[in-house]
Amino acid sequence: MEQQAVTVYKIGGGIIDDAPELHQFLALLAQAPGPTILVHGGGKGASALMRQLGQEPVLVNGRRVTDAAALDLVVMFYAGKTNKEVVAQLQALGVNALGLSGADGNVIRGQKRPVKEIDYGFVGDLTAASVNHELLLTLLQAGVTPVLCPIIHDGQGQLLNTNADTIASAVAVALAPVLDVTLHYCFEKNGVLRDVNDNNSVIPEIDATHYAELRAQGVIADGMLPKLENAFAALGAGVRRVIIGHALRLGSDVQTVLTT
Ligand SMILES: Nc1ncnc2c1ncn2[C@@H]1O[C@H](COP(=O)(O)OP(=O)(O)O)[C@@H](O)[C@H]1O
Ligand SMILES: CC(=O)N[C@@H](CCC(=O)OP(=O)(O)O)C(=O)O
Repeated sequence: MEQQAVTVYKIGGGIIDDAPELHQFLALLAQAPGPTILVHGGGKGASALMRQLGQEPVLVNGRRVTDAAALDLVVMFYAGKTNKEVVAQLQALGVNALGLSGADGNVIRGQKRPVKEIDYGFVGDLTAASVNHELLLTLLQAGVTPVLCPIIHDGQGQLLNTNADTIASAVAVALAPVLDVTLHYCFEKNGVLRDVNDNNSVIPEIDATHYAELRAQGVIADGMLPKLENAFAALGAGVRRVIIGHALRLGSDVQTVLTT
C-alpha cells in the first residue's frame, strides 16, 4: 500500500525577521499540497533582541551558548512571540495550525548537552527517538498543521534551547518509518550555491561524496555546514527527499536536491 506523504518545512531567522517575506512564505505554505509540519527558528531576531536588552549573544559552531538569562529570552521569543505570530498568520490563511514547544504534548524531549570543551548551558540534544511521533500523526490525521519552535524539555521541568535545523531533521526521521517524508529546508538563498554571493549558482544535486568535496573546497561554510549534516543524516535514516531552496520559491525547479 502506498504510504501517506508529509512535508516537514523548516524556516530560519532570515525569513522570520522579514515580515512581508514571512507572510509570502506562509501564503505559499498554505497552498502547498498534502499534510505539512512547520519547524521555525529565529536565531537572527533572538540575537538582535538580546543586544537590545544589553546581552551579548555568544554562538559557538553555530549553536547559541544559552545561560539562564538567554534561555528566558529565547523561550519568550521562539515559543511565545514568533510561534504565536506564525500560527495566527496561518489561521488567517485557512490553515488549522497548532503551535508547540517540545514540552507541549511531550512532543520533543531531549537532554541537556553534556559539558565538554564548551559549556553550552541550557542547550538540548535530541534524536529521532526524542520525538513523540504518535502525537504528530494524530494531529496530521485530524487535519492540523503542527508548528514547532526550537524549545524542547528534559522531562524534569527544564526547558532547553535547540537548533531548529536539528529539530526538523529529527522530526522527519521519526516519521519516516510510517510516512513518505520530504524534508524541505527553506531560507533566503536559492539553494546550496557554488558561489555564496551568486544566487544563480545553485548546485541542483549533491550526494555525500560531492558534499565532502565541496566542504573541502570551502564552498560550503557557516550555517550551511550543520544544515547539510542534518540533511544527510535524515536521508541516511529513511527520509525520502531532502530539498534546500528559497522560502519564496516553493515548488520551483531552482533548488538543491540531496541524494544518497
Ligand atoms: N554554499 C553555500 N550556499 C548557500 N549558503 C551558504 C553556503 N555556504 C555558506 N552559506 C551560508 O549559510 C547560510 C544558511 O545557514 P543558516 O543561516 O543557518 O540558515 P537559516 O536561515 O535556515 O537558519 C546562508 O545564509 C549563507 O550565508
Ligand atoms: C541551540 C541553538 O543554537 N538554538 C538556536 C535556535 C534558533 C534557530 O535554530 O534559528 P535559525 O534556524 O533561524 O538559525 C538559537 O538560539 O539560535
